[in-house]
Amino acid sequence: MLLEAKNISYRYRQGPWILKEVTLSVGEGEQVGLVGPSGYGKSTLSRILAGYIKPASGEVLLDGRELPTEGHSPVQLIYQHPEKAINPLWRMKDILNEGWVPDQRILDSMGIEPGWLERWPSELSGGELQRFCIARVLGPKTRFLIADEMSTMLDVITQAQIWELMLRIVEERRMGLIVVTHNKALAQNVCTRIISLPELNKLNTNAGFPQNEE
Ligand SMILES: Nc1ncnc2c1ncn2[C@@H]1O[C@H](COP(=O)(O)OP(=O)(O)OP(=O)(O)O)[C@@H](O)[C@H]1O
Repeated sequence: MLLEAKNISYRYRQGPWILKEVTLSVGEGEQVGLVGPSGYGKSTLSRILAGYIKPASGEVLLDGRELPTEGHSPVQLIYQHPEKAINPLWRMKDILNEGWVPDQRILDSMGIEPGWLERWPSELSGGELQRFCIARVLGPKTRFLIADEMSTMLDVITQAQIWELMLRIVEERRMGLIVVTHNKALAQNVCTRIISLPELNKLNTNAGFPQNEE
């Protein structure tokens, strides 16, 4: 399977262009780091790749076809902010089991405590919520995972534990993985290829757009 972004351009309403003719592709079983300074459009591109927002021009293709607009999407995004990705009116067990029912091994490895399942999202910390958001996208229908700064809010031990489990599942199922991060060490440890968004973005050839690396 191949996930492709072809000539993607995007801006928010009438604001400045964020992405100009960005083209990239990720194959199944590939682990790709997407890096670039803050504000250069990594999260925006992630949302476009996952089909959450439509580009102004260009297309996202999965094996040459448009992403399905109904049912469980084969391209799943793990947000930086889990509270934005969940329904606050659902109990955690319903949020967790919406797309598939993760087994106990996964819940244990994620450090999800049984007592949390009956709680509402507002009764958990950001890091605890994020574990649910990760577990719920690891199901068999997911072919590509986009992890947008997904572990930033977790402590170092939990981060290591969650990445280890995620990589194991990604490899077992030959998923494609895109890791958006400012953490170069993480990108180098986890990824087989690193893509620099500013290098892909034709906008950066225009005068006036900031070129500074972090
Ligand atoms: N909903 C929105 N409406 C208007 N502008 C937005 C919106 N979301 C993001 N932007 C702007 O788009 C640009 C790219 O933002 P984006 O979040 O994609 O960058 P990023 O590279 O992921 O940044 P960071 O590394 O800080 O998360 C920024 O200038 C941001 O202010």
